[in-house]
Amino acid sequence: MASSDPVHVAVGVIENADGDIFISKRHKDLHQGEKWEFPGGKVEAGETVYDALVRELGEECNIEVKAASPLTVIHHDYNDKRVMLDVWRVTAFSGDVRQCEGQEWLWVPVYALQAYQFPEANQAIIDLLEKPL
Ligand SMILES: Nc1nc2c([nH]c(=O)n2[C@@H]2O[C@H](COP(=O)(O)OP(=O)(O)OP(=O)(O)O)[C@@H](O)[C@H]2O)c(=O)[nH]1
Ligand SMILES: [Mg+2]
Repeated sequence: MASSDPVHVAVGVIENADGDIFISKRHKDLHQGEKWEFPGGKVEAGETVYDALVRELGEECNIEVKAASPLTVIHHDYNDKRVMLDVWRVTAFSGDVRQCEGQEWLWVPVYALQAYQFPEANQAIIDLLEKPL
């Protein structure tokens, strides 16, 4: 892939009734392995970002997204890879959230997110979540 083509990624911020956020730990063999992440994955050819969000959150955390609103878009260069994170806040879903792919997972209050190690690009997401709405 040309260095000018960032990987487009749909990322979901899922909140439970207590206001805690769902995070899971990336497999050690993956890019940015062993860091915590918000669920999501690459937007495939012919898919909208919203389609990708619904598909990835279905596959990774067992929910059917019913509604979501765009939170932010983050461009980041990891040197070995450039990403464009399209971050959405999931506002309605059905199903019980859990991690379906064997990754460690947790619900974390927003104020505690800083204590977990995320990929560098995620700092901007955490900063936004910490701001009052
Ligand atoms: N899902 C997810 N990916 C993130 C986050 N932050 C971040 O930099 N990324 C980067 O976005 C890229 C794509 O994510 P991914 O590995 O989940 O993609 P995917 O589910 O389609 O996996 P695969 O195609 O490798 O099986 C990775 O390079 C990853 O490091 C995040 O919070 N969540
Ligand atoms: Mg993924």
